[in-house]
Amino acid sequence: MTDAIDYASYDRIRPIRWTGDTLELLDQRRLPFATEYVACADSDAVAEAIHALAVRGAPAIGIAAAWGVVLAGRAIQARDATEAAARLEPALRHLNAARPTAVNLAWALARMRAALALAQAGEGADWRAALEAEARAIETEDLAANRAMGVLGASLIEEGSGVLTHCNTGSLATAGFGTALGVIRAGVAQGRVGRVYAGETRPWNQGARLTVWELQQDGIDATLIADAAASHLMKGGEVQWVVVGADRICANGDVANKIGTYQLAIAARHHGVRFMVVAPSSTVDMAMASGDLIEIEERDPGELLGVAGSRTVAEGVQAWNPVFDVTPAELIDAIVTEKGIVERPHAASMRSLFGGA
Ligand SMILES: CSC[C@@H](O)[C@@H](O)C(=O)COP(=O)(O)O
Repeated sequence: MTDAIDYASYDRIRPIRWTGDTLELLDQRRLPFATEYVACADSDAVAEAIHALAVRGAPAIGIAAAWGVVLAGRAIQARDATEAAARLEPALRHLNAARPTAVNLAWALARMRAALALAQAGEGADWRAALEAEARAIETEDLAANRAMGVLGASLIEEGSGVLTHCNTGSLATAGFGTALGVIRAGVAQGRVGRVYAGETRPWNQGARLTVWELQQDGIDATLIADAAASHLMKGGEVQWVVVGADRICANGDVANKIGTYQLAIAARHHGVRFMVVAPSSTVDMAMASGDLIEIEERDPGELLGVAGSRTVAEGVQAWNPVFDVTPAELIDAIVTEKGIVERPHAASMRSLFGGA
């Protein structure tokens, strides 16, 4: 077993590129068969790209939104940062409304507001430069957090273990390396992870279209399973850990993540498989007391009624399409963040790592 990770070798996939005057987003609706970037010239285009899932994954939508504010700043005239803050507010709200569940979006926008407030305090400060520096910092810090979490999370995994992951939590969903997929990358590099399974993640197929493609780019063998095969896989003893990301982690340790996560946690507990949630501290929302309060995004039922644009369900059938669920804290063995690990999370242990009342 080795501890060294060659991070540069995981840098192939860049979902978010700032060119200096345009934001380019790797269009995740087209992957894995087309590698095309959507060019966003204004903040409305960024909001639309977030809403339409051209860019997706909690940290990535926060980073994209931050660059959206930079673009909004270029489109307005303002004498100073105070006037800019007022004029930018509609764009900030529009970006925030693009998706409701991942707290990273609101968190990144709050950081952009705070950067403007700091520029207000500094006489003659260049507020546009301050916004750009903040967006860059949000992106850089996310990459550093992922690398730190990768090694921390992997340290919990015994040599040669099998892991099952859900959705896509890799470079595509972050500034790079990934959260749960970062743990898997680090775990494979260190010999801790011997087998990787990825669930399809119906209906949008983030696992089938994105995760196994990402791992293939790194030469990491992964086996795709139907979501419905997870319990059967666990029963056979093939996996020792389920490792997933998060869109919002509450003060009591409840976790919102991609629909299907909750049933994986239930199945894992039943089979004695451990359950790890990996997310940067930007995903922790200590102002939200419990998972019952989280707004769960519901998307177009049409996502369930067909595959790749072809209808597979009889006309007239209704569908319900919530795209996140909440896993209660008692089903979680470890929450891994760049600030440290909370084992068997509950309100007091969350408070001791993340503060709050
Ligand atoms: C590091 S990504 C963590 C989560 O955002 C991820 O697991 C997830 O649920 C993504 O949902 P998506 O709807 O694809 O944006």
